[in-house]
Amino acid sequence: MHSQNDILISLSDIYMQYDRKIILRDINIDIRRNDFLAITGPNGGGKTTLLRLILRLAHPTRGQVRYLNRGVPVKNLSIGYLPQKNLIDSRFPITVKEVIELGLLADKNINDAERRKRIFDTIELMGLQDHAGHAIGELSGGQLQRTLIGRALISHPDILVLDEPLSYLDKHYEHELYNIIAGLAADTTIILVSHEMSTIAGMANRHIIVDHELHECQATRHYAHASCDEE
Ligand SMILES: Nc1ncnc2c1ncn2[C@@H]1O[C@H](COP(=O)(O)OP(=O)(O)OP(=O)(O)O)[C@@H](O)[C@H]1O
Repeated sequence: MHSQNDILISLSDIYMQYDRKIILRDINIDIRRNDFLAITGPNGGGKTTLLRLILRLAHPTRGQVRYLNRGVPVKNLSIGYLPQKNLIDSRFPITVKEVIELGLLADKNINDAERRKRIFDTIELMGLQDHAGHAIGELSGGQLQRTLIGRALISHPDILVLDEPLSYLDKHYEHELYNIIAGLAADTTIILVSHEMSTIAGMANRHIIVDHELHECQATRHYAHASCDEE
């Protein structure tokens, strides 16, 4: 049985339009503690826009995004975010270690020893030991993606929002990432957008298609083909 107290993020009657174009309409969804939402859908369907609304990086044209803690509205939640498009200018002189550490910016209470341990552990987790001191401009697409995943994970957030996390990863790191995500899913709320759903769908408890509207699928058989239909 679900309790109202489990809801962390509540979207009600969301409409989003840019100029005259409606990108999302009539979106209503409650995201609960320890949910794993797997979101897919056609290009341009509004998945990234939905994530930006969930993160409050964009404001809906109409409707409300509420953050809750045990039924009480709160201003902030602990959220780690992997954006789809790498917004970091790769010419910017910053190292892998420094980018990963940026994920701790909001953690004011963490002491120096813990900070160093988190950075070390995250670099190791993402297999970036040989690149920690390298400027991000020297990285391959997959190494940069792993750096940005590390930045999203380092704060041990309650909620992890991942937009196309498999992009640029080779098969080896794709499997590593599945293992990492499966491990985190036990005590993290995960919201994950991907076009590649074959493995992810099996880990998720909620299967969502965003095609300007939000459809929650009850069966997963054809879900990977961006349709909730059983046949
Ligand atoms: N800031 C913006 N200004 C104007 N239009 C925008 C803006 N952001 C997104 N859009 C438009 O909204 C639509 C949905 O984009 P969005 O990136 O949310 O889709 P998506 O489902 O994530 O697509 P993809 O699968 O290709 O990543 C697109 O037509 C896009 O051009």
